[in-house]
Amino acid sequence: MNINFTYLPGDGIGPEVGAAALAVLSAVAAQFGHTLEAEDHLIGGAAIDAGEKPLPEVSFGSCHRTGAVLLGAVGGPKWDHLKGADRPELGALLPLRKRLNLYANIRPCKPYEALLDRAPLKRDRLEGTDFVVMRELTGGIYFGKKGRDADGAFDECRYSEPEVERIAVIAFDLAMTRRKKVTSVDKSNVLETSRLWRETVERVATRYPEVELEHLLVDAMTMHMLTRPTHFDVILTENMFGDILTDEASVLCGSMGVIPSASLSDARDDGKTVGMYEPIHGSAPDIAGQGKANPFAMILSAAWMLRLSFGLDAEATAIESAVEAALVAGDVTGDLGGSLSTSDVGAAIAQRLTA
Ligand SMILES: NC(=O)c1ccc[n+]([C@@H]2O[C@H](COP(=O)([O-])OP(=O)(O)OC[C@H]3O[C@@H](n4cnc5c(N)ncnc54)[C@H](O)[C@@H]3O)[C@@H](O)[C@H]2O)c1
Ligand SMILES: CC(C)[C@H](C(=O)O)[C@@H](O)C(=O)O
Ligand SMILES: [Mg+2]
Repeated sequence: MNINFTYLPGDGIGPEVGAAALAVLSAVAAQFGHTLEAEDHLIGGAAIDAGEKPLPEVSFGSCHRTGAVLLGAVGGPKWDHLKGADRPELGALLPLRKRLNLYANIRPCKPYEALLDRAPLKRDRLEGTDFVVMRELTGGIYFGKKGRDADGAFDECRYSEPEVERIAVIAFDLAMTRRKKVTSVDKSNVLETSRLWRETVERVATRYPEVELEHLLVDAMTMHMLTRPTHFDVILTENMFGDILTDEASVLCGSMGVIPSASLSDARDDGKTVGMYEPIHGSAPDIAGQGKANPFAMILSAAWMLRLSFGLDAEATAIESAVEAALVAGDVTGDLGGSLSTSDVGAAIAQRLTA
């Protein structure tokens, strides 16, 4: 098969973890007899520095055409003085998610056995943790009207019923393939959008009698995630809460550098589902350019791309096994207690795939 995808390295550690992921993809493609056709395009600060908009139309066009996107990260202090849609985050990442209709963002939290002692939590609390956060990605406060007026500043938060319903359906469908439990997280004691969220989720739940549904308020959820992480199966939540909770979840997994993500659309008119795959971490300006970034999250995102956009399950599993083997062997970066560079970790995993 020709694996044709759009590669958007972006900013900071994005190109570093991206190069490691490309090395791994090349190895797996060679091993399984595929060709790799990565369309490399600018996004974010890298695009701004090249005199382009944060999301050049040629970059978007490639994403739209291939329908499979591997993205590093965007943003950083260099572009923090920019305002509104001139910023990498607001001018590139959010419109890309919105224009590709990538409303379902899936972020897993299943700590590796080899990392159980790296998390600040006690091993006995952590053992058996295996949940997935289903984050709504194209609505809520991120996409509401925002601005400044005489009184100050405002960010409007809106959700429509269909927007909540479609992400809830994905969460319940996923729960049916797992432990049949959905925890919906909101702030319905204060927010009207959360009240609509809760009502809609309850209505969707009636179609899934086998799935157990519970509701938790987001403030309490931050505590429950740390005190009883094994309780959760599928966590369903809105855009901003999902962003915050998944960075918290990374602590359970031992590092920001190990959690991949997939953002998926419904099938388009041409029958194709679009997928964008990116680590949950950002451009990590504090370690960028030093070869210190952990490439696991990006490599695992690439594995998800193979599985979900190209149906290459054996290839994805081979990458996941090679990542775990590297972890067990201690072929890891400093955040996980090792001494390897980003590219060395990529090479160690690639080598396991060709051995
Ligand atoms: N998807 C994205 O493009 C994305 C996601 C999050 C943040 N950002 C952007 O990234 C910039 C920096 O944000 P931040 O510092 O709050 O978050 P961050 O995720 O970049 O970094 C948070 C901390 O985790 C560490 N870290 C992150 N990834 C790591 C990795 N792979 N290996 C080892 N350590 C890692 C960093 O060194 C830092 O100490 C901001 O401009 C932000 O908007 C982009
Ligand atoms: C960079 C930022 C806009 C983004 C988000 O909040 O969605 C990031 O934090 C993420 O988790 O993907
Ligand atoms: Mg985030």
